[in-house]
Amino acid sequence: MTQSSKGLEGIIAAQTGISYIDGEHGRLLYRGLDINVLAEHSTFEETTSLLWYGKLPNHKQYESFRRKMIENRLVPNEIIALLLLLPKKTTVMGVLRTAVSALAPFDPETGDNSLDANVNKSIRLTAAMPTIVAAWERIRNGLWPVTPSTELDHAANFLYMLTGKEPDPAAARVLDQCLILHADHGLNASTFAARITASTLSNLHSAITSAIGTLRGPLHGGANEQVMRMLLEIGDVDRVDHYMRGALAARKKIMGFGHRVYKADDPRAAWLRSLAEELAETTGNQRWYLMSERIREIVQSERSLPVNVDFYSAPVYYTLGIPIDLFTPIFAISRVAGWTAHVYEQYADNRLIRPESEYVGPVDVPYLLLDQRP
Ligand SMILES: CC(=O)SCCNC(=O)CCNC(=O)[C@H](O)C(C)(C)COP(=O)(O)OP(=O)(O)OC[C@H]1O[C@@H](n2cnc3c(N)ncnc32)[C@H](O)[C@@H]1OP(=O)(O)O
Ligand SMILES: O=C([O-])CC(=O)C(=O)O
Repeated sequence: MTQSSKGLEGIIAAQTGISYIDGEHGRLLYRGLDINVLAEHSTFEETTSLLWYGKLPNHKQYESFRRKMIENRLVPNEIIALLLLLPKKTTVMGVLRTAVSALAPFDPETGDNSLDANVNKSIRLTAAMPTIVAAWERIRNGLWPVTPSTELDHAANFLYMLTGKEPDPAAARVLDQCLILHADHGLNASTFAARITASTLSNLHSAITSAIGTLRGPLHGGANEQVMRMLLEIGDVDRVDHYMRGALAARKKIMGFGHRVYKADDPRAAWLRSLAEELAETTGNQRWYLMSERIREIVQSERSLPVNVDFYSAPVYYTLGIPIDLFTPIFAISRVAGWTAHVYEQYADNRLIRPESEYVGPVDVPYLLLDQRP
């Protein structure tokens, strides 16, 4: 009866009006708008508003949305107390998953699954996630969390909360563009996880908790951290050729390459590449950008694999001075915009997501009593 497809490749499991991916030509649109235009002109706040409400906000709507995000940056003291209790070795994605889950009962509209309540919850969650990540970064370094700014934009405020110093506007704009570029991407694994959870009519916080756990893996959002670890392991541009030829000969997976949907290069990677190049020039630290360039040349001449979003985000974040294990949490801080939009879409036309499995195990196995077993 039903078609079986490992990894659900080629299966259409939902209809969406949120993002459109043309994998053959390397195009990505959010609500019909080209990602290149958004990366150039938009902000993360505006893009989030676009994803949730379906169209770009006018001036008044934009200001009101931005203010609401700012007003919801603080997290309850109990969440900071929870972070203080976690073992310092907890992964940052683990901290984020735990804190997002723990936020549910503190939400003033917990238990209300209406669209209005869910949009309010999404604003609170999207505003709070950078605060959680930055607070953890401070706590694990023996520092007290920085109170969020009541003026700075979302990206700038995140950098401010990491260090307590107002960031360079150019660095904040680079991060803002990264957040725009990561905000949504069709039915990727973490979004699918969020939609599966929502399809049981579970709540928004549960769906986002599922998504964070799914994003973390190295085949998905966790790849950006692995790319940076590979760059550090190689160490210098003149060691790239030897390392890559060995890795390709050993048929190792090269993080930041390959994609289920893109056959051409990921359009987000082109942006991230130019941001990496720009940062290399402005900081005078060319090493990570030049190494990335050489890796891409080798991988693409030896294997025709597209470069994906996780590849150049690694040198960008590293050159911005961001600790490596915050790279995937930054992805989550952005992708929550898309996850929540997909949760609304799922609730609006819900049917339980329940594919089938093909049983390949034994049948009618006799039950042996404990003392009869070999
Ligand atoms: C935000 C994101 O999630 S973007 C993706 C981030 N993940 C990564 O960068 C991890 C590295 N990439 C990969 O593991 C894969 O390309 C995935 C998981 C992204 C896509 O996986 P799939 O669509 O299942 O493709 P699959 O893994 O079957 O690869 C197909 C072929 O290309 C090869 N291939 C795919 N990606 C890579 C890679 N990064 N390095 C080396 N070979 C690769 C596979 O080995 C396989 O070769 P084979 O047919 O000879 O066995
Ligand atoms: O779409 C995917 O499978 C992975 C991806 O690029 C993303 O989530 O941004």
